[in-house]
Amino acid sequence: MLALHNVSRTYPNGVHALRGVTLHIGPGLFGLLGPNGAGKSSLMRTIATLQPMDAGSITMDGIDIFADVTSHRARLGYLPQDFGVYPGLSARMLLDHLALLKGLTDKASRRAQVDALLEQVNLWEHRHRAVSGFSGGMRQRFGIAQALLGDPRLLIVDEPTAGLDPAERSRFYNLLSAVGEQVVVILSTHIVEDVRQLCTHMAIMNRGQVVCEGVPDDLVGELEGRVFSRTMGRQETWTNTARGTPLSHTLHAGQTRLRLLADSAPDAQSTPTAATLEDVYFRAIGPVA
Ligand SMILES: Nc1ncnc2c1ncn2[C@@H]1O[C@H](COP(=O)(O)OP(=O)(O)OP(=O)(O)O)[C@@H](O)[C@H]1O
Repeated sequence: MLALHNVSRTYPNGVHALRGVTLHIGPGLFGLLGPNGAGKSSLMRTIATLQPMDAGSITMDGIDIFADVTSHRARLGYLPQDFGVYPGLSARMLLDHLALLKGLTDKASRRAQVDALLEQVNLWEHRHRAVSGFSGGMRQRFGIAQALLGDPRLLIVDEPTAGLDPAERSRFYNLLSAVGEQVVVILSTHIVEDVRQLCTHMAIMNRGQVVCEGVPDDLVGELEGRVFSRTMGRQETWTNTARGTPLSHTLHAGQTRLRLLADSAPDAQSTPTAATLEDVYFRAIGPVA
C-alpha cells in the first residue's frame, strides 16, 4: 500500500504544483486524471523520488520512501512521459543495458529476464530491431518492459497513450491491465477513457489538489439520474444557460450538445441521459468554457 499524506511542493519559480495531496493506493490499477498542469507528473516524479517534496509524507508498506531512496527505487518501475533511447541499439541490447544499469549483474539471469519481458510485451519478434525505429505503440510497450526490469512492486506510468492509434492503444491497455494484476500501477493521464477502461480506483487532480477520489463505477453511479442533455440554442452561450450546472458541451453532427447536472429536468428540451465518467471529471474540475 502506498500512502501519501499532505504532500506539497512549490517549484523554485513559485508554482505551487502540489497542495496537500492525500491518497491511499492499493493493489491494482490506479488512475490519476486531471487537466494539463494539474500536478500529475509532479506527483509521479515525487513518488518516484526523482524530486523532493516541501511538506507531507509518502510511505510504501509503512516505510518512508525518502528514508531509503535506493531500496525504494529498486522496487519501483517508472515510465516517464518522454523517455530517450540510444539510436541504433536493438530492443534486446538496450533492455539488457538498462537491466545492467538497474543492478542486474548476473548475465544469465539478466538475459533470461530481458527475454521474458520482450515476450511479455509482445516485442520478441522485433528484438533485433532498433528501438529508435519503433512505432509509438511499440515504443511504449518497450517502455513498460524497461519499467518492469527487476520485478518492481510499484509501477508508475505517466500519460502513456498520447499519440497512439486505436489499435496500439488497445494493445497497450491489455498489457497494462495484465501487469496490474501483479503490481501496484499508477497511471497518470488526461484521457478519461483510459481510466474508465483500465482502473479499479481513481483520483482527479486539479490545480495541485485531489478534487475527487473513488471507484469509477461508484462515482458514475452517484450522478446517475441527474445528468441531462439538450441541444444548445444559437443565441445561448455556455455561461448564460438556464438552470442546472453545465458539465460539458460537445459538437455532434454540427450542433452543440450540452450536458447539465440537475436534480430534475431543467427545462422541456432536456432529456435524461446516462451519466459517464467524463461527467464525473467535469463536475470535479468545473466546466470548460
Ligand atoms: N520543473 C518545474 N519547474 C517549474 N514549474 C514546473 C516544473 N514542472 C512542472 N511545473 C509546473 O507545475 C505545474 C504542474 O505541472 P505538472 O507537469 O505536474 O502537471 P500535469 O498534470 O502532469 O500536466 P500535463 O498533463 O500537462 O503533463 C504546472 O503549472 C507546470 O508548469
